[in-house]
Amino acid sequence: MSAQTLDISKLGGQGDGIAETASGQVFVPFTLPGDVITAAVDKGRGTLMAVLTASANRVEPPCPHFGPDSDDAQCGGCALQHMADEAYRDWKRGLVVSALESRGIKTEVGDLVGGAQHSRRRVVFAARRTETGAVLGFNKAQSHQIVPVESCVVATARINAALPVLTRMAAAVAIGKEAFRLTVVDTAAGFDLAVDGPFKLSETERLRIIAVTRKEQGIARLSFNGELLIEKQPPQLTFGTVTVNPPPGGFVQASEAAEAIMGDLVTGHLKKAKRVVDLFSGSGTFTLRLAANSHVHAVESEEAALAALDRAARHAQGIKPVSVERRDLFRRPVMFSELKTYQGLAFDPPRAGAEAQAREIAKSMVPRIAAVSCNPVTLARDLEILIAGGYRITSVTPIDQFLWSSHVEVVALLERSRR
Ligand SMILES: C[S@@+](CC[C@H](N)C(=O)[O-])C[C@H]1O[C@@H](n2cnc3c(N)ncnc32)[C@H](O)[C@@H]1O
Repeated sequence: MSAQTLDISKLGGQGDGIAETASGQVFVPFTLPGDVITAAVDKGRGTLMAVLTASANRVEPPCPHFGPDSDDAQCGGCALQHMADEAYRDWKRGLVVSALESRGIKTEVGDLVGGAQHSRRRVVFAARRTETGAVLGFNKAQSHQIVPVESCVVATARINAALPVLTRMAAAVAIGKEAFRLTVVDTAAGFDLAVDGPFKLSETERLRIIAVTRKEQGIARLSFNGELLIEKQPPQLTFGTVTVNPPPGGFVQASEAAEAIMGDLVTGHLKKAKRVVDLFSGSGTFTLRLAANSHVHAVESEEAALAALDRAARHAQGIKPVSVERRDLFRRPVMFSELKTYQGLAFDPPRAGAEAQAREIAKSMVPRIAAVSCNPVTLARDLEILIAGGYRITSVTPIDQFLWSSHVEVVALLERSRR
């Protein structure tokens, strides 16, 4: 470990400042291009000690838990609160531009849209039992230490107001010494809580946790390592005009506002299609919006998500028919010959992307494609495959679903230009 004076010249993909030195690059969290700093350096990583000259883009972070100057230990939930908004938005858009360029894709990339404070409705907290109850917060950057938070500028106001309740719930479920995750989804019917941890529940513990949950206000459901413990109200999400009761621990887009932007882009692009196929559909975020205009076939590997989607579609009024199919799209992508009957296709895979599926789409004649992704690197790979098959990108929109983190959501729209 040595103290060094460093000039930060750029930001890395995780949002750390980078200094070029004679012995290689040094990554320093909480710094910005234009900063001159001192840092304690060890094996290419630096801990910020002092900012000697501040970057013109350095601003006061809005959250008291952020950054190395915080009185509390620093929360690792956000990486870039100390950056002026315009520079931050340019940097995030740049992540998408460089991912596309690395695949030789030259196309216009729109401005970053969305990203308001207090818009995050799905939050994954870290928690651990303490002598007096539980600590609920986020891991310190690069550490297992949990930093307790009294407020979070990213999470919805309802989640902020419920932090005391959520901390009590964390204490109720913390049966071992180990840390665990508490995922909170803020739904119209109350909070959907999912605990993931290295514990096994005894029958007595199960009954005690259920009794505690019954007494707490605002909690719709609690599941424990995938097992439903109690459902006081079915949690509710609305996709377009249709209300869905998502399964415990099922995938939910992190921000409702970002989801609405994605939904508008996808439905706007595919609205003239009589028949649409929605691949990696989850419980119907896009399917149920698309069904306002089109017959939709939804394909997904999670049975519970599909069952929720199917139930919602059957009870919905005023939408076109929806069919569902359980299928592992990595091992058994929908073949190009099966895509003949569709005029529109949406796909929204997990971070690994949809390489095998993209190869089949590339051979198809589906006129319009909407590609949604939370990982620009795998999206760029999949788009390269579609372009080689004769598709043309008509727009790329980066969306700030994960405010002040290094993650970015993208919607790319394509049309078939040749065969
Ligand atoms: C990013 S989520 C998108 C879900 C949905 N489109 C939404 O917006 O809520 C990815 C979805 O892909 C599903 N999935 C993951 N691996 C899969 C696979 N091999 N085959 C089919 N679906 C898969 C997950 O269950 C999840 O629902």
